[in-house]
Amino acid sequence: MGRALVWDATCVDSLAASHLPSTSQKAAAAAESAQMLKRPKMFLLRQAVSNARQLAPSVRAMSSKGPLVDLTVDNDGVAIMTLQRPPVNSLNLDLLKEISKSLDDVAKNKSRGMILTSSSPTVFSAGLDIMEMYKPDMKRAEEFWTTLQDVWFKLYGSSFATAAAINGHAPAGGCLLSMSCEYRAMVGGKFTIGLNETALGIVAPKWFMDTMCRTISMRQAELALTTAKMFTVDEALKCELIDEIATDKADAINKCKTFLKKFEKIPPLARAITKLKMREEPIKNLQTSRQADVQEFLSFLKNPKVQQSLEMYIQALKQKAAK
Ligand SMILES: CC/C=C\C/C=C\C/C=C\C/C=C/C(=O)SCCNC(=O)CCNC(=O)[C@H](O)C(C)(C)COP(=O)(O)OP(=O)(O)OC[C@H]1O[C@@H](n2cnc3c(N)ncnc32)[C@H](O)[C@@H]1OP(=O)(O)O
Repeated sequence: MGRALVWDATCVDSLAASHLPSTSQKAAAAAESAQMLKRPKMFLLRQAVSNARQLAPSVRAMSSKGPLVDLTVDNDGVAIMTLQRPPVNSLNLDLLKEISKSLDDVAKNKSRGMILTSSSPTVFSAGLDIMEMYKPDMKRAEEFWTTLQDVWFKLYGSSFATAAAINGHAPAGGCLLSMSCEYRAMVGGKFTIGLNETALGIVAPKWFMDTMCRTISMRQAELALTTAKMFTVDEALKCELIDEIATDKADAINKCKTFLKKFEKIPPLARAITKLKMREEPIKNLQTSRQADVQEFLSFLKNPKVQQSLEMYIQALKQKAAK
């Protein structure tokens, strides 16, 4: 059977004034940037093709069990992605790679939606693994940051619907993962959630900030980011950082499922394009500044003051854990 092919070629003028700064730093930078800019268009094309093949009814069984991420599909066709890197699901390179691959699997599988949760009874995710940033090997640090960017692109810009069942603390990168989903149900109790980077002497990247500004009000986000605010569950609900409070993990997952069910009667293509258009701006911003963002991260890591702050933070964490 013949298959329709769509050709979409782009020729970049790598010596154009707008490309010169990046081209002079890195070979093929202009082509790379053109490729990134084309992604949203390609996404829409892929969606259109999927729709033509009547995307919704063909949910395949999926079960992928890496050591760090468990991915299963329940009877309703909802993918449940469970982070399982004890003790606190800190996001190191290996875990990020598995999340990235699992997101690809969910996209391929055409699930009804995906729920992100954790196997820990008290921690959703402790955020980025600080040990990846403390006295790092620069090559690995670059791969680490690029993989984190990939995870955000795939989660924040996913065509499938997403919800987070936050069953424990969600600081920094943990908060980012949950905010990248479309809906959040958090288990009530003593847990906290927020972007606390300034407390570590580091600055949340712009795309972390953008994600927060699109979840809570700009005013609340500025206050929270500058003061490293960790919200209690009640505070998080009040400022709409989360959508619902759950009694336990099962309840959080049920609440996420109820959210995903809302899309049963909505044509998937219309839903996906609407989501992408709403999220287009921060995605494009990072696509265009992706290399600069990596370089900024690496130069942050080389800064002795940042290393000193990280060292003190690690010591404080270890002292607390030892008590
Ligand atoms: C400008 C643009 C470009 C670049 C900017 C540059 C830099 C910005 C870069 C990145 C942004 C950063 C994002 C982040 O996500 S940073 C991580 C922030 N996370 C935290 O602050 C959380 C710290 N952890 C906790 O608060 C608690 O552990 C937690 C509440 C999650 C759980 O408490 P619990 O009592 O259950 O466990 P603990 O006893 O505290 O911990 C057990 C064990 O785990 C270790 N641990 C905890 N968190 C981390 C972590 N994030 N990374 C690595 N290790 C972690 C902790 O030390 C204990 O270890 P051990 O003593 O060996 O048992």
